[in-house]
Amino acid sequence: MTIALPRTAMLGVGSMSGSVLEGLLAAGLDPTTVTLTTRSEQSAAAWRERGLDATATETDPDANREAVRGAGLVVLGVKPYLVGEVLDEVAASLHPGAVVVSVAVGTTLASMEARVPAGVRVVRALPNTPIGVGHGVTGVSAGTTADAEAVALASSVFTASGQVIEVPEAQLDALSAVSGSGPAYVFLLVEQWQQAAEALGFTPEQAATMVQGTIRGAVELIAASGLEPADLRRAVTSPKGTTERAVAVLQDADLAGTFTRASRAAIARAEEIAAS
Ligand SMILES: NC(=O)C1=CN([C@@H]2O[C@H](COP(=O)(O)OP(=O)(O)OC[C@H]3O[C@@H](n4cnc5c(N)ncnc54)[C@H](O)[C@@H]3O)[C@@H](O)[C@H]2O)C=CC1
Ligand SMILES: O=C(O)[C@@H]1CCC=N1
Repeated sequence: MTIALPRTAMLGVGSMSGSVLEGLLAAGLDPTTVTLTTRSEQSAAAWRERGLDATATETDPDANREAVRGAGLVVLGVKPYLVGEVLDEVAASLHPGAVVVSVAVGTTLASMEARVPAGVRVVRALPNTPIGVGHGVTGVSAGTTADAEAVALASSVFTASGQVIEVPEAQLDALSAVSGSGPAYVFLLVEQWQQAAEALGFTPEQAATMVQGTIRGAVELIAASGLEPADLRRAVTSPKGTTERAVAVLQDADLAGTFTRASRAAIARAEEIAAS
């Protein structure tokens, strides 16, 4: 699949929107479509080496304003506390009718809409970093003035390298607590499970092969078989066999309850950020 976008400004290309950009480039986006900014000159130089038009705000205070001039699509990838400041900085330079997409958690559509000129359409998106390798999951919520065309354009940034779920803004913090933060939960699981394998006497390389290969294989099996995870689990769990004993220990840990508490903690933090 090849993606085409209008002239696009990406402001604050760090970990998250860097992954979005990687996904777009892997999906065949013409790199000359994008003008991007970072704070540090070192990061901007690294993108320039790859043929992108990148400027740093630490060396060019006008970098963000210059980037949005004439852009039909503006993607904000800065930290939540900087979204308002960056929008205030670029508001007068935004192209009328531009679509502004923020990937920040806890920064409401209302707070962004209040800062942009009439006619500029705002969309929130909550992607996750696997988008950089073509396997993102992104939640999208439309602002009050974002029409179907704006939502389709914003969504196309994320469907280029993953799946998009459109939800009302009221559900976006919860979506972020599942799939936005989710890669961190999986990486933690990998870390801890590999430690456990090493404690059984395996080398770090052997532990990584066993754990990461098993996770990849199991996820592929869910997709390829079309079966429910519980059915696939039962197929591994021989009655009176070894897995049964191990699964009983894991079920004692109340994983569902733990995930619910973890998600609620992330949602509470998103609400704190929104209120700050
Ligand atoms: N990291 C993740 O997995 C996810 C992050 N997000 C959201 O993405 C946003 C960014 O998070 P990360 O990428 O993790 O942070 P980050 O710190 O890696 O990226 C932020 C980027 O903004 C740049 N920046 C700072 N001030 C700037 C300015 N005034 N103008 C232009 N660029 C500026 C920084 O140089 C950096 O490159 C946050 O709002 C976060 O809520 C959303 C979903 C997942
Ligand atoms: O940790 C954070 O605040 C961001 C939002 C979701 C994933 N990372």
